[in-house]
Formats: sequence, structure tokens, C-alpha cells
Amino acid sequence: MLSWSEKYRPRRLSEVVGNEKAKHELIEWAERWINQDPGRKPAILYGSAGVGKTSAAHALANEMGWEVVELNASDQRTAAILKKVAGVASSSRGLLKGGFRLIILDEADNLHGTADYGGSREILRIIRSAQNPILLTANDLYGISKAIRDECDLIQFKAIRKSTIVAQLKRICKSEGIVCDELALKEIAEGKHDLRSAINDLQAIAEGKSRITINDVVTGLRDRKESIFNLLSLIFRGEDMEDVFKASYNLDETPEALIHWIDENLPRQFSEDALARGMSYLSKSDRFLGMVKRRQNYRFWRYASFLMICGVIQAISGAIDHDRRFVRYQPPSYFRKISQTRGKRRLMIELGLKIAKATKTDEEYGRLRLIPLLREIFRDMDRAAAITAEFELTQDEVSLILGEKGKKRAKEIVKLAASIREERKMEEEEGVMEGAGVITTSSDRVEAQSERSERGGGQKTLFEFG
Ligand SMILES: Nc1ncnc2c1ncn2[C@@H]1O[C@H](COP(=O)(O)OP(=O)(O)OP(=O)(O)O)[C@@H](O)[C@H]1O
Repeated sequence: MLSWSEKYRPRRLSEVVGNEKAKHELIEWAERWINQDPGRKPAILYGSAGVGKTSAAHALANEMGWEVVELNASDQRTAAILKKVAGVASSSRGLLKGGFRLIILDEADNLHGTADYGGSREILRIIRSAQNPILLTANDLYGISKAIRDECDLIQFKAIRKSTIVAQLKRICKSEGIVCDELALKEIAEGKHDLRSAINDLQAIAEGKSRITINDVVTGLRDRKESIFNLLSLIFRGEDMEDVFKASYNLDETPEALIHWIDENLPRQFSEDALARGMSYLSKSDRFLGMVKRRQNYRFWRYASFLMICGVIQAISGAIDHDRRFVRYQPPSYFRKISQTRGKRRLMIELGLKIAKATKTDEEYGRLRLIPLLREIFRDMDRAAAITAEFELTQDEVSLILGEKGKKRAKEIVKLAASIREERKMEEEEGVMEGAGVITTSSDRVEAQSERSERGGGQKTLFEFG
């Protein structure tokens, strides 16, 4: 069955509710392309999930009569594929009326996985030579590299107001022939800022009903929220393996998320042998999750789920009678850490790429091996400044290399690096002048040379110790 969020995906910009300013900016942006305005650029539509960014992009293309070439997160966005698909699309004009192809790159803030290696650079190349309009969408604007951001127009999609959500839900109910009181719709919209999740909740609650009341909503929403807690309690109570495994089919979470829930809560409920055995099943399960990632083969999810659910039930079977105490399950702390360190990890990857480029190695080597080495080398201020100048590192990147409490030192290093770069530029200019015969006398040269050594420039090699 088609999900309602797909069924009711807006086809025209006027059907995209809310975000009037963003829609207006989008139309102006499209006009710049139509008029071949010299200031036309690709654009980034950014804002939280489910507020209509992708829908607006498609609706725009539909209204303009533009063909759409779309790459989304599930595509293997290797640089090679990007080159083939987006490269072709961005250099040759479409055939339909309007004459453009609109290239939509969904989740452009998610370009850092292995599959996307090199993708960021490729996108930059494509947007620089674009002959067709390109729209990137992103939840996190700062998840897109600065280089790309600088080359794009930015259009923000804001959270959708509760009243707007309610009005849209009302329209859907009407079209589905469902009688629904306003209070129930308000309850669904409560605390939400996007339409996708509101529509999904409405559909789940309305299934098999021709009328929805506030009670249906309250119980419906509670059931959905509790499903992960229910599953955990079925596992930890050691219920029938087959039943629990089947119950997991209805869970609105991936095995990748479920393993974190089990991992977080298993030690809260069990200890010693049962815990050790349970953890060993989780580690086996995790290997299959790794295979899913590496090979992009989702069939392994089944084995992973089997091991984390049935394996854990098996592992704790002897301990259940001892461990019947009530435990309040907690969401995985891993999720919290991930969201807290997201920006830092991204910066780390960008730094790895920069170092890799400068040292002709790869990103992983740069990040895992060379950053720790640089941390040691950076104890020496002069060398730190020389490398910073050579690699063109920013203050944030130097701070990252220095680690905790390195902020102040990073500032000094970057300042010194700037003066080294300045000095080098002067030296180059002097060289040119010398070549052109401007500095002719030997005393001029001696003066220039002694000035340089006074400033201490150009004496040490970058990685020289001691
Ligand atoms: N502003 C809107 N007007 C009408 N429907 C919307 C709007 N926003 C979201 N929807 C509904 O939610 C669904 C998902 O929206 P869409 O894919 O456009 O969101 P998005 O902002 O691109 O999210 P993501 O960042 O996850 O890609 C649409 O198919 C539509 O049913």
C-alpha cells in the first residue's frame, strides 16, 4: 500500500504548505536560470527532515517542465557514479520544454561514508561547471563542506507550524473519507515540526477506521512509542524466541538501532556470565551489520537480528530467575554522543582529506595515522607553524590536531603560519624581481638573505625532529 506521505506528496509548489519565503526564493532562483542570469548558482535547500524540501524541488521541476535527475542517499554515490550521472546531466541540456534538467542531490550532508569517498570533491567540480540547475538538500547545512556552501545559494526551510500541520491532516482525512475531530488532529500534531511524521502517525492510527477520536490517537501514539521498550522487555524476559523474533518485524527501527538499544540495556538488567554471553552474541551480530555496510547487502540484517534477539535470549536463559528486578530502559547513549560529536567528526574527516592531499596518502591514513603524529610534531611551535602554512590549515583544524585545550595555542600557530606565508610570498616576489634584474648588486642579495634568516624562515624541513 502506498504510504500517505507519498500519496499526498505535493505536485505543485502551491501544494507545498508553509515556508512561503523559501518557496518565493526558490521561484526567483529558478527564474535566474531561465533568464541565464550571470549570477545563477546551484542552491542548497536546508532544514529539518520532512518539511518539504524534496517535494518543493520536484514540484518546481514539474511546474517549469524540467526533467529531473535525482541522486538520493540510497544511491552508491561514489565519485565515479556522480561523475557519470550528474556530470552528464549538468553539461547537456534537457530535451523537454523549458530546456533544463533539474539535478536533485538529496541528503548532500551525508557524503562522508566510504561509498561517498571523493563524492564531495566531485560535487564541487560539477557545480562549478553546471549548465543545468542543481538543488542540493540537507538537514544540516554545516554537514556540507564550506567549499560547496560558498558556491551555492542557500534557501532555508523552517519547521512547519502546528496549525498548518493540522490543516493539512484535515485535508488528507477529507480525501480519505475519514471523520476526525479537530482535537485528535491537534494531538497528532503536538510537538511535531514536520509533515512527514504527522502524516505517518495519522495513517498508522487511521488504519481500518472511518472515524478517529482523541482516544484512538492517545493509545495509537503510545503503542508506537512503546514498541522498542516492549521488544526489549520480551527479549530480557526470555519469551519464546520465535514469537519475539516475529514481533521484531513490526518494529519501527533498523537492526542497527536495535543493537544499540540492547547493548545499552543488557548491562542494566544482567551481570556476570549472562551479560558476557549476551555481549558475545551482540558482537557476532555486529559483524553481520558490518557486512551490510561494506557490501550494501541488506540480507545480512536478518542474521544480525537473529543473533541479537535469539542469541541474547539464549545467553540469558539461565539468569532470568535471578534478574527479575524492574529496570527502566534507557535510549542508547551512543545516539546522544553521535549527535554531540557530529560536527567534530565531520571536521576530522575534512582534516584527514586535507592532510591526505598534502602528503599524497589517503583520508583514513591521514586521519588515523598522521593526525596523531602531527600532534607530537606540533609541540614545536616553529614546526607547527611551518606545517600549518604548508598545508593551509585553519584554526579549527589546528585545534583539532592539538586536542583538548589547544585553542589558544592554535590561534598563535595560525598567526605565525600566516606570517610565514606572507614571507614566502615576499620571497617569491623578490625572486621574480631578482630574475627580472631589479636586485642586481651582491649587497642587495646579502641583505635580502640575512633578512630572511633573521626571520628564521625556510631553514627546517617540515617533519625534521630535534
Ligand atoms: N510543506 C509540505 N507541504 C505538503 N506536504 C509536505 C510538506 N512537507 C512534507 N510533506 C509531506 O511529507 C513527505 C516528505 O516530505 P519531503 O520528502 O519533501 O521532506 P524533506 O524536507 O525533503 O525531508 P528529508 O530531509 O527527510 O528528505 C511528502 O511526501 C509530503 O507528503
